Amino acid sequence: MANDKVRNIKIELLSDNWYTLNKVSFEYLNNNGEWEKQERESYDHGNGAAILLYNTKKKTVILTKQFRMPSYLNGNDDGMSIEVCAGLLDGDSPEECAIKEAEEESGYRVKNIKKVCSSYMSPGAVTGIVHMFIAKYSDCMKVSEGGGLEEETENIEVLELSFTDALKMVETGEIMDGKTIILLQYAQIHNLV
Ligand SMILES: Nc1nc2c(ncn2[C@@H]2O[C@H](COP(=O)(O)OP(=O)(O)O[C@H]3O[C@H](CO)[C@@H](O)[C@H](O)[C@@H]3O)[C@@H](O)[C@H]2O)c(=O)[nH]1
Ligand SMILES: [Mg+2]
Repeated sequence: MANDKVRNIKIELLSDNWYTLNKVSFEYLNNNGEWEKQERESYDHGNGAAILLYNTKKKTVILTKQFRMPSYLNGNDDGMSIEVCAGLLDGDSPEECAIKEAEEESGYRVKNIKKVCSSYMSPGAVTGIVHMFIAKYSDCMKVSEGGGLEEETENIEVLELSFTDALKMVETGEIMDGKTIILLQYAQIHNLV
């Protein structure tokens, strides 16, 4: 960390029940040249990886559908969220994680994956970076039913959607997950599907 406009950073743990919520107190050199005291809460649930699987012949993509409590608390009527395969790194590299999550959640074992970008998805409140990837899939790469890990009670439904329908669902608001929108639009911009 190197920023000569920030000093006296103090971190107080508010919760480590599952992931970590900290209260960070610090001084910031404002635009008037004065050091002002600030406080920000910062939620750390680690970095993650996300991957869009696409098929150029069938013109389809593989997405998942799962219940997301925080979205349910904020206007998502049934709490169900349509997303690309994704998960937290848990000590793996972003590439390893993307490949692992693709198989656990969708049942497809992909090999050649391509990095798209990395993104802070909510940098004012959440520390995590999501590393984003794409990979081609075909029917012969299916090795299981997917659905996520039983012990993590993920209850994931696997969707194979036409690419056109998936893009429409971004417009209608049926898809509202940021990483999913970024990857679908990346595929659209680059005419991948
Ligand atoms: N008991 C408990 N379990 C939790 C909690 N939070 C997460 N879990 C468990 O941890 C699992 C994490 O699954 P992953 O597949 O690794 O992550 P994800 O939830 O799909 O994705 C997360 O990371 C993505 C990339 O950073 C994010 O985009 C996504 O919103 C989410 O935070 C969840 O399925 C759930 O079982 C919690 O507060 N309590
Ligand atoms: Mg997941």
